Amino acid sequence: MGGEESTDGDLLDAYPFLVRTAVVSGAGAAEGAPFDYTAPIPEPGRPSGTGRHPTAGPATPAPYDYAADEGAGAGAKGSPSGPLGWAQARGRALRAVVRPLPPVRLPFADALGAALAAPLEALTDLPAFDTSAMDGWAVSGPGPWRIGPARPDNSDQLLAGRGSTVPLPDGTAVRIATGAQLPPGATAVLRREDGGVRRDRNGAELLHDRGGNPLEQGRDIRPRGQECRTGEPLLPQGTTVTPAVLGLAAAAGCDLLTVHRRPTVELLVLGDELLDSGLPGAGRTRDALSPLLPPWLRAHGARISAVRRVGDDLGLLRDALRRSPADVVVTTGGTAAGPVDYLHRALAEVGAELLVDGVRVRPGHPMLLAVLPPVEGRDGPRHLVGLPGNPLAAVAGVVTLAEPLLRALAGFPRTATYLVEAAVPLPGHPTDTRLLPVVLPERGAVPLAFDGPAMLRGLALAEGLAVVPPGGVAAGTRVEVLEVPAG
Ligand SMILES: Nc1nc2c(c(=O)[nH]1)N[C@H]1C(S)=C(S)[C@@H](COP(=O)(O)OP(=O)(O)OC[C@H]3O[C@@H](n4cnc5c(N)ncnc54)[C@H](O)[C@@H]3O)O[C@H]1N2
Ligand code: MOO
Repeated sequence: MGGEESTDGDLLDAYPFLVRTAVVSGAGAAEGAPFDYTAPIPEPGRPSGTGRHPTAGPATPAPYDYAADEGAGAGAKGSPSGPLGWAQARGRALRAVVRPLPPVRLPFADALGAALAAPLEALTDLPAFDTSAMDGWAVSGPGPWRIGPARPDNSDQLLAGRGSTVPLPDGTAVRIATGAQLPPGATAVLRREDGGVRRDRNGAELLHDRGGNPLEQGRDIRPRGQECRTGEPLLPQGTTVTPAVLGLAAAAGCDLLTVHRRPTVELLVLGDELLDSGLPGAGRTRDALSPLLPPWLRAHGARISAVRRVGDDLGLLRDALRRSPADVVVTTGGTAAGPVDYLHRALAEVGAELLVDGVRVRPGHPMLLAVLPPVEGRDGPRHLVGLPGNPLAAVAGVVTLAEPLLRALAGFPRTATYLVEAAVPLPGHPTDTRLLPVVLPERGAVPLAFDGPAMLRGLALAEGLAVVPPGGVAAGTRVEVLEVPAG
């Protein structure tokens, strides 16, 4: 993230309206008008630090401690006493999971993206045999070396994939390819470009070392077990199975991987006004969340079992919640108190237990987390994450509640925290945490415009979401930045 030579500077210079104009002065305020959660509207032209935007705030915010103050702000079962703080809500989502989902043994393609449920152990020494690291000759003892006579097992040329148990006598050499198993008695490999072959007067081939340095014992040999020994742990439990992990597991002799089962997620997209394709208009809005959420949730370990649109109907929603076989049901919309916002009622009617009912975060404050009652024929708890309908607010719900919950179920370690300096003052909400789409050029986090709860334009360009504590922070303050998945 950030740090390296990037094009962000050029991009922001070319399109200044992309930068949040309340923070970075410049032209384009109209197009880039920032979403302002707070009353006094900033007055243009006033120097910074005079009330134009909040610059106060701790010099370095304390890292969020998700384990902190559990219990505060929550009441009895099914009735959290009010919105939780942002870090507290994340902690609640994390601890909603008692243990990760059970281990399964899966072939490589199915294990990709899951977390190892046990350390990955080598089933072999690696390399499994002494191997030539170069094309050339395997030699025995000091040179020059005689090539031949013919070897009894026809191993006059040792190619990769072919071993030989015929020892190489002292003072002799045999051609060898990179990756081939060395014959017993070989003491080094002479590279092809360093070898000169001449015939002696009896017609026998003699190999000379024309390389600059003396050929010391072991040169260009990869000894058996150089990388690992049989039974050695290669990767700890909890490691994400990446393409590189698949390669290592294959090299180490594995055919199946022991990983935590990934949580299944059923995504229920609520809203009669939503369109699946074509142009919005006449009161209809394109559904932006069906394309956005599945890959985002997958990046945190989810397996999307279904994406379904549910009309604004209490009965339909209640039945969908009752029956879903998924480990986690994610809903979008219907969290607020509008005339067709049925989520709370549906949850009450199915007997769900609310763990989080509102979070002091902007956008996204009506987000919620609940435990759904068991479904017949299915073991294990079911959870529900209720995301607000406004798209950026829904993303705030993902990073606050869905991500810790899914990662805990999938057996991943906690999300890594990045602390990045604010390049400019980052505006905050007076009392709530604020999640702000930012780019991360070398100079630090720069907030993007078009950051309103119903907008995705800032997020689509963002390299992260800055976690801005209440009141905002001054330039130079280090803030936590959450990753925005790339794919
Ligand atoms: N009286 C109040 N009204 C609202 C409050 C409040 O505190 N008091 N909070 C506002 C905030 S903040 C949010 S966020 C929303 C949350 O609303 P819901 O979760 O009930 O969502 P909906 O009402 O269903 O939709 C809100 C908005 O988002 C659009 N939407 C919904 N789904 C999608 C989708 N898949 N793709 C694109 N856009 C979507 C929907 O059309 C609405 O425009 O409530 C505020 N109101
Ligand atoms: O907080 Mo709402 O969740 O701003 O869009």
